[in-house]
Amino acid sequence: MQPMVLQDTPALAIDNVTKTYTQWQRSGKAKDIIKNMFRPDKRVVTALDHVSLTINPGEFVAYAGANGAGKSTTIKILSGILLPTQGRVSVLGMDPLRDRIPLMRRVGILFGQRTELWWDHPVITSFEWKKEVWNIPDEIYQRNLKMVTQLLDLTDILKTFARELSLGQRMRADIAMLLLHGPDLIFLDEPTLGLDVLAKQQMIHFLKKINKEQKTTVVVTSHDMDDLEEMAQRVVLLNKGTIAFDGNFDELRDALGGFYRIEITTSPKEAPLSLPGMKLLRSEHGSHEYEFDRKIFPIHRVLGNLSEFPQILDVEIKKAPIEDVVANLYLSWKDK
Ligand SMILES: Nc1ncnc2c1ncn2[C@@H]1O[C@H](COP(=O)(O)OP(=O)(O)OP(=O)(O)O)[C@@H](O)[C@H]1O
Repeated sequence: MQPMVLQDTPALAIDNVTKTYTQWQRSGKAKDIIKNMFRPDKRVVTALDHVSLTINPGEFVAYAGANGAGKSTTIKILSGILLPTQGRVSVLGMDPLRDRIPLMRRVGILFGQRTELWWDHPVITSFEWKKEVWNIPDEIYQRNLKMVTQLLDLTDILKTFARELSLGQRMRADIAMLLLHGPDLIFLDEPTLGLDVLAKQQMIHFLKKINKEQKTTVVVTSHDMDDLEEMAQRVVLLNKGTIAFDGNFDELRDALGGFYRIEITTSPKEAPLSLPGMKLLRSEHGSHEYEFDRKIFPIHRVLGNLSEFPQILDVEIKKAPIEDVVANLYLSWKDK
């Protein structure tokens, strides 16, 4: 029997989840060979530490964090590959372990750079294989195939062997395959990794489109914060297995001091200006970049100060790049 899913059921709910792993430690020394075999040291790693999180249907969420923060562990628990040590999870109102098969019919998962495509067959063969094995009704399959072929620009590669595709083409084909059964929720692990600028833009555009038009809930992990900011409305940042931030990207900037950048142009021979409350980041050929905290120095005050410098030819104010904001954040967490 299909589990019943209520209308207002969260797309996913993680309730106080902890996951620990046991790691066996073996030294590389020859004298420890016997000890390594029979009595290696044991270390318990807490990958997730009392994590609670709710994501509603239709949200596009970036799930980010430094290496080892616990992102993949979360996705593995949500997809029923791993059991939490403690706590409960529910995905589309179902238990990922107990309801694994019905759940997989409504969810799509793309794990890192791993491919689901048959290597020695044309892409379309993998798609048709999925249709048969998953028993996807012909009407749904044809509709989704048409949609992904068009939006992901697949016409030229459907008949090509998967092993002959470039990385960008393969990623497009993998994402297309993921969507053939029309999932309500997709987990994507690093979907833009290794893609060139154009392929990245296409991928981001596509994911935003299916989120908006098909109302697909999307959860993406990536180390590229710029990409995540372009895609997602909400960012959840993990630090050492706990949720350190949950909000939008502007709130994330504000949480760290509301940093903005200002680029001032003068004639090339002009020295950088001495501006109160501004940190000079670089100065070359009459272009001077400063950083300021708009919580301490509101933008109107900054602009007011600039009016005293007639040598200024042009001014541009922009938000600090989210990559830099998050790098500073990771650095501050490391020191704790
Ligand atoms: N199968 C495993 N056995 C033992 N320890 C594990 C296992 N998988 C992950 N860990 C540990 O759990 C912690 C979290 O790992 P996880 O892979 O979830 O992090 P991540 O945020 O996905 O990292 P990355 O960005 O590097 O992929 C790490 O300390 C890692 O060493």
